Amino acid sequence: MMNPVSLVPGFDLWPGLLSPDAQAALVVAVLDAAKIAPAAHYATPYGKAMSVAMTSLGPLGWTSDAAGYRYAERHPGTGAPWPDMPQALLDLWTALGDPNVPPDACLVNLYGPEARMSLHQDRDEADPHFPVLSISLGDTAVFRIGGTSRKDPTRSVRLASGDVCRLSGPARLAFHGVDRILPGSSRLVPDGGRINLTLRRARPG
Ligand SMILES: O=C(O)CCC(=O)C(=O)O
Ligand SMILES: [Fe+2]
Repeated sequence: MMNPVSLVPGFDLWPGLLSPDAQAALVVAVLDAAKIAPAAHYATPYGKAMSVAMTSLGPLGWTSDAAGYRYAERHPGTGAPWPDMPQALLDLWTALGDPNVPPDACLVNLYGPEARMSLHQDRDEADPHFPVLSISLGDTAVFRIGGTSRKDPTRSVRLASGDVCRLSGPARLAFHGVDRILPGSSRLVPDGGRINLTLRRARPG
């Protein structure tokens, strides 16, 4: 495994870690899963629909509605369990996430040309000792990462297809978001756009 670029302490980036074949296989797996577990623009607790369409893989899926953010065992629309996580994702977590405790949630974020994600912390997981591993597929994202206070200075970094990054340790609760994507920067996703996968451990290990 090559050494990551550490942009801020605890935020590590492996540019181009996934081969083109591995990227293509993940896109197929995700788009197949989305046929069973359709992606939706969840409502925030404040009542606004998110511009990113989301679904999940694995035992738990992250969802949001008027009642708040949470992890759920079933798709909010179909009531069915979430599709399984592909083995390649479990293997990546073993290598870069935690070798002993498997991930129990993979959030799938689907970005169209106008989608963005405002600055936030990932804090719906029980134990922030576990990292969040993020995989970028398709169009490049202009990603922003700051510190653990919303007022901390931020840095902008482009996440391209095949890049893997990790929020752990001092950056596990860092504010981050996606300012915009660069439409047409990749031809990986058949209908265009960007797919981001985040592997997480939501329940205690
Ligand atoms: O799309 C990304 O790169 C970031 C996604 C993210 O921050 C999240 O799903 O919590
Ligand atoms: Fe996040």
